[in-house]
Amino acid sequence: MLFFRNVVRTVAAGPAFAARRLATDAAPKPRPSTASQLLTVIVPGIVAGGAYYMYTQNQASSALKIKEKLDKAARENPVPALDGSKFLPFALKEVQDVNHNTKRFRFALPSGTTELGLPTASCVVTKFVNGAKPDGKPNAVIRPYTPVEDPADGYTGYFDMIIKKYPNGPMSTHIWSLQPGDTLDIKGPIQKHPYKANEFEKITLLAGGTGITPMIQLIQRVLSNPEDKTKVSLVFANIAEEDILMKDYFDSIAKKHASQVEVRYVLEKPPIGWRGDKGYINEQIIKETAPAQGKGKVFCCGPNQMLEALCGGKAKDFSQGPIGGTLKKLGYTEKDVYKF
Ligand SMILES: Cc1cc2nc3c(=O)[nH]c(=O)nc-3n(C[C@H](O)[C@H](O)[C@H](O)COP(=O)(O)OP(=O)(O)OC[C@H]3O[C@@H](n4cnc5c(N)ncnc54)[C@H](O)[C@@H]3O)c2cc1C
Repeated sequence: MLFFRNVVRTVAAGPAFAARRLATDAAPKPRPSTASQLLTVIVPGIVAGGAYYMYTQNQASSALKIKEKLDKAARENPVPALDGSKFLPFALKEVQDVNHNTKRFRFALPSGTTELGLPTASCVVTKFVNGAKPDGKPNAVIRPYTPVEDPADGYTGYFDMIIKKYPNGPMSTHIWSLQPGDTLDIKGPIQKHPYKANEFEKITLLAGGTGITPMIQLIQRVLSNPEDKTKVSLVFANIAEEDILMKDYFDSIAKKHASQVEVRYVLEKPPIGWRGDKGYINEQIIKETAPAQGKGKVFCCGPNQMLEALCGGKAKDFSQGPIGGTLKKLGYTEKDVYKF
């Protein structure tokens, strides 16, 4: 407001400056002072700046109103984009680097839909045809991924997938080759663990590498609901510091929600001076972060060797399988643990 008042005053003072200049015209030609020279530049600058400020304020407020309407419509009459019975093409909007081997792929929600339609926690499957099999039939490659959309953002018109590239991996290489405007066939959702606010006092998330993606879904679900008082401990294991995905995001939520969220990083090859945990997620770290038995749930997601060591692998049919590893040793049972 002060800025506006000054702009108004300066504009109102304009004719007075002009009058003074005319009055001095009659006298022997004085050199225009540096101040008046500056004013001829500054005043229009301030006026233009003020007008631009008001224009952008108006634009921002009408964009906010449109967003509020879309949020309301999405809340009251959600139209999911996903179809569990068939693959649908989703157009890639943009791609952002996350780190040296991982990118964030932003896909547009088709018009007429208000959300992806992904209950927490769940994943989707993607499909593409990678040439032909020896028998001449199409070689369809299908892989699961965990889309990320923060419920706190309301309607955005997009959803993200965070994808690590494996040099010899057909699906990750295919997705990395997509350009904005290209489409990817996606089907889902495949419901994993249905999350309920305040079902547990505490949840502990043991993640390795891109196994972090379902944990992001869970964390965003908890933090988007002010009524949800569930405490969250995230233990995120990686090889080196540059492999830690979205570290800034996790650091910021740990700071902002210090009484609710704890984040620990574990590095197999820590840099000199690393102050986090070193090696693998171990018994001591689990003792310090996991909920007391019966008071919470431990979610695990990461490479198979990590699952084997921490909680026992999943069964051959991808069901949960028996509990094993460190969590079993510490007395946790099937009902205390969920393997993604
Ligand atoms: C529920 C779920 C959710 C997931 N969500 C995500 C996600 O959000 N983001 C993400 O990046 N990934 C995610 N993944 C992993 C993803 O599904 C793919 O496995 C991954 O992208 C690799 O696929 P690909 O086709 O590129 O490579 P793949 O063919 O699957 O191979 C990956 C790598 O493993 C090697 N490899 C393959 N088979 C073997 C073998 N038998 N022995 C030794 N090495 C082998 C390959 O050479 C390659 O380097 C998720 C997995 C699951 C189960």
